[in-house]
Amino acid sequence: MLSFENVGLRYGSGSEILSDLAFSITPRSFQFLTGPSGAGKTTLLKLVLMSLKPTRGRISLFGKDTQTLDKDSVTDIRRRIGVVFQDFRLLEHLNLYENVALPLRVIGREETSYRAEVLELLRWVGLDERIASRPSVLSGGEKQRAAIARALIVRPELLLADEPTGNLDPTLARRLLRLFVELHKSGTSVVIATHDLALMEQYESARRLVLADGRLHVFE
Ligand SMILES: Nc1ncnc2c1ncn2[C@@H]1O[C@H](COP(=O)(O)OP(=O)(O)OP(=O)(O)O)[C@@H](O)[C@H]1O
Repeated sequence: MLSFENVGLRYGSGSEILSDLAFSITPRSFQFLTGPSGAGKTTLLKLVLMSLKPTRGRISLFGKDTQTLDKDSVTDIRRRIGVVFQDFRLLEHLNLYENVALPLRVIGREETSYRAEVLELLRWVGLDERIASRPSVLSGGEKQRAAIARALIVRPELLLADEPTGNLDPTLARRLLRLFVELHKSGTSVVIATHDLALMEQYESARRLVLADGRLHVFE
């Protein structure tokens, strides 16, 4: 569903941050993307999301070469990907229910057709008591779970999460990992960018994509 062939990326006229990346992500797979701070994890996720273009090489998503996509196809492909950003990106003027429902509103779904789905997902991430709260009154962990629910509401085929357990206590981090594993078992491919070693140790059989010095090493 995703493949990189000899991908390189530099910002402006600087040196290459990522060099000769070559890897694939298959349907129903689970992987950690790891490496030291500044290694390029977020940059790699941005390449997948097509918010950055590779300086060289080829990226294919769902069988399409991302370089040749028109605007509508980019939008269609992005809809198949759920993203949990490091800074959550919840909208402050909307309550939790409205934040999670937003991606469905954007694609023109009627509220009656999705209300139950949104409530069910909020229950799944343990936020059913907070549906009327605004993001500003939530804890970091609650915001993180809300961001996950919003990423999942469109039933993505691929979920990308950037440091989803950053700033969480170990118990909550474990709980979140269980949510991701459950999601993976239900058929979604999951990529979790993290440098949380303790988190990765909880799921030792997961594939690891390790970025170091601009190169990617894959451990199956
Ligand atoms: N817009 C940008 N312009 C120039 N350099 C950038 C830009 N964004 C990131 N970088 C540089 O690219 C490198 C990789 O950054 P990136 O954020 O992808 O790393 P990361 O592995 O996600 O780090 P962290 O774990 O700290 O979030 C860093 O050296 C960073 O300073």
